[in-house]
Formats: sequence, C-alpha cells, structure tokens
Amino acid sequence: MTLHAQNLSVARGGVAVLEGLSFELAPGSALILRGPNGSGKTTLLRTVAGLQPPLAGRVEGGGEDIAYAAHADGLKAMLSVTENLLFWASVFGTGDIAPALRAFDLEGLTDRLAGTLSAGQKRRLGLARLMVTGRAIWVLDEPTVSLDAASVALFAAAVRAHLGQGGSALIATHIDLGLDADVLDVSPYRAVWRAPEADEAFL
Ligand SMILES: Nc1ncnc2c1ncn2[C@@H]1O[C@H](COP(=O)(O)OP(=O)(O)OP(=O)(O)O)[C@@H](O)[C@H]1O
Repeated sequence: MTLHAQNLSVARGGVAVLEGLSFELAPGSALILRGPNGSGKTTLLRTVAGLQPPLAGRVEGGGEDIAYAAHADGLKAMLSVTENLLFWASVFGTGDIAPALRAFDLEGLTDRLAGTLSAGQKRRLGLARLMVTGRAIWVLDEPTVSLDAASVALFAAAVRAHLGQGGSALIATHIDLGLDADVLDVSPYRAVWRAPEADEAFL
C-alpha cells in the first residue's frame, strides 16, 4: 500500500513545526528525511505513525501497516534477546524470529538479558524487532544511533531486503545509508512561528 502525506502541517507542544509538506512512499521504495536538529523530522514521523494528529492535511495508506521505531529501543531489560523478539512476534502475530536474529548478528547473544547488552547491541535488537512485526511500512527515527560501521551495513542490508519484498521505509537520518532512495529535506517547510494554541497529551 502506498503511503500518502498531503499538505501536512505538524506541531510539537502546540507549536507548528512544519507546514505544507506532501510526499508519497510506494511499495519497494525508501524516502530519507533530512534537516538540521530541531527542524521537525521526529514530529513528522510521529504524525505519520499516528502517535499525534496533524495540525492540517492528511496521512493515508499507513495505519496498521506501519512499524515505528523511535529513539528508544523499546526493549524489556529483564527478558533475553530471544524472549524480547518472541514477545514482539506474539504481539504482532508473527512467528519465526530466526531471520531477525541472523540479519542483526544477534545469534551469539540469544540468552543474554537485553538490559545487559551494549548500546549498539541494544540498538541492533531494537531494529531486529522491525522484522518480526511483519509490517510493510517501516518508519524509523535515527535508526543508526550507537551502531558501528558493520552494524550500519547490516541495517542497510535489512532495509534493502525489506524493500525487495515489497516493503517501504521512511527514515530520518543524518548519515548516508547507501540506499537507493529519494531524499526529502524538510527545511523549506519550516512553519511560521505562532503562539501555541494547545498542548498535546503525549509528549
Ligand atoms: N515535547 C516537546 N514539547 C515542545 N517542543 C518540543 C517537544 N519535542 C520537540 N520539541 C521541539 O519541536 C521542534 C522539532 O523537534 P523534532 O524533534 O521534531 O526535530 P528533529 O528534526 O527530529 O531534530 P533532531 O535532528 O535533533 O532529532 C524543535 O524545536 C523541538 O525543540
């Protein structure tokens, strides 16, 4: 399913951050979001993922097809690597976690408690969760934070495989992932500042 964002305006803390932004994300394609710190990439991704409503405009074609990975890894510290993936597989109603363990080089860490992993290992496990969601549209906020060069390459390979299977990916990142992807710089869509009208329920 193609994700459409039409004339989208998004806000944080009741303040408009980006305005008038449109894009399409078709199956098999990736779109890289760029823009300086504070320009609104996270806010846009949260809106696309349905965590907050747009100020104006529409997002269509995402909904339950979206798997969202934010800055936090979303791991259960007292569960092992295997148990974490099995947990998420059961939440999303999928089964086989072996491809995810393999893709993110976690096979040697399966019995380790997630809370005892290094920052990069935690991030690999957090990203491996995407593969067990079974969802077609990956919406990813700075996915490579804490990853070394080899792990970035594993991540890029996982995204390529996902695209090859008809999935798609919307990724905010400051680094070059080496993907064949369109780039959307959000800077030109910065909103004109106006006093906040209302705060949001979930910060
Ligand atoms: N919870 C919040 N309450 C109020 N303002 C916020 C909140 N979170 C972020 N902002 C502000 O909203 C604006 C957009 O932030 P956002 O996190 O979307 O930017 P970003 O492009 O993802 O930045 P970075 O590259 O640093 O991750 C910034 O000015 C930021 O300070």
